[in-house]
Amino acid sequence: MLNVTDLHIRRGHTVILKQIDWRVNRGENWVILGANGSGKTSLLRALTGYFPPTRGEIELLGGQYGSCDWRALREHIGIVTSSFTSLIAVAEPALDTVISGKFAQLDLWKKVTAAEKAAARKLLDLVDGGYLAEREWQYLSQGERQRVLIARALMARPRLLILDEPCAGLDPVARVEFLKLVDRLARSPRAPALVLVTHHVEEITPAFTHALLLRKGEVVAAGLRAKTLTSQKLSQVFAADVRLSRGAQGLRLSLASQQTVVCR
Ligand SMILES: Nc1ncnc2c1ncn2[C@@H]1O[C@H](COP(=O)(O)OP(=O)(O)OP(=O)(O)O)[C@@H](O)[C@H]1O
Repeated sequence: MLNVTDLHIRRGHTVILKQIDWRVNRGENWVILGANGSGKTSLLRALTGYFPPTRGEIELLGGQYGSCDWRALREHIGIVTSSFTSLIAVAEPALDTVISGKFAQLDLWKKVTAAEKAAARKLLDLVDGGYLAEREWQYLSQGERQRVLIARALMARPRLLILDEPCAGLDPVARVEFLKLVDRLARSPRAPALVLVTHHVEEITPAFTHALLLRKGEVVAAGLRAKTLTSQKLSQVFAADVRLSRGAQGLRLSLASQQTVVCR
């Protein structure tokens, strides 16, 4: 689905991404994990065509950046990011926000068909947000906004869905509920491949089969979660002696001194 080869991004003297090799195959869900400033956002921007590479290649669904219409390719990528939240009209009902995802536009002005409305309602139901259809954006809680944004991204039937730190700002219960939703989504028929960007191992639910670990713009490890999510590799990622434990509650990271790591 996605093939990133020898990707370098440099601006002036600053090396932002260096020699990134990353391949996402159908049926895989990836987490991108890295400390602040490790290059996660830059990589996402490169994937969506907003950060032209200095060197290397990005191939998405058989089309290659630079040699085909990248805007058409980008339509296959859905993205849920908090940077949208300030761009949505405050009085827009959630249903319209979802429908606008079909047209990759932020302010819905087009006449909407009954079929589009029905599809948007179905997606709101899928994210447990059916009750939000008529509610204005300005009144939605952070957790509700994230769910509406997922439904919005799904409206365009993306092949790849990027969740960029979707749990930032969620309370612990809302976070657990949101992660359950992501897991459910991953198992739904014709689900897009998921890419979760996070600093927190607790957010890596069983749906995520693979991990890409970044540090200072370079790949520390990429591959199956069992091989990449290890104490040794995560110590490299966070430049600290950390221990990864696996329990009934999922993954947990702590400093070797037993203090829980707070990354942000
Ligand atoms: N256009 C640019 N010019 C110069 N430096 C840049 C540019 N864009 C990003 N950087 C730098 O590249 C590094 C990686 O930034 P990026 O935002 O990708 O990190 P990140 O992993 O997403 O961080 P965070 O977790 O804090 O969001 C940072 O040091 C940043 O200042």
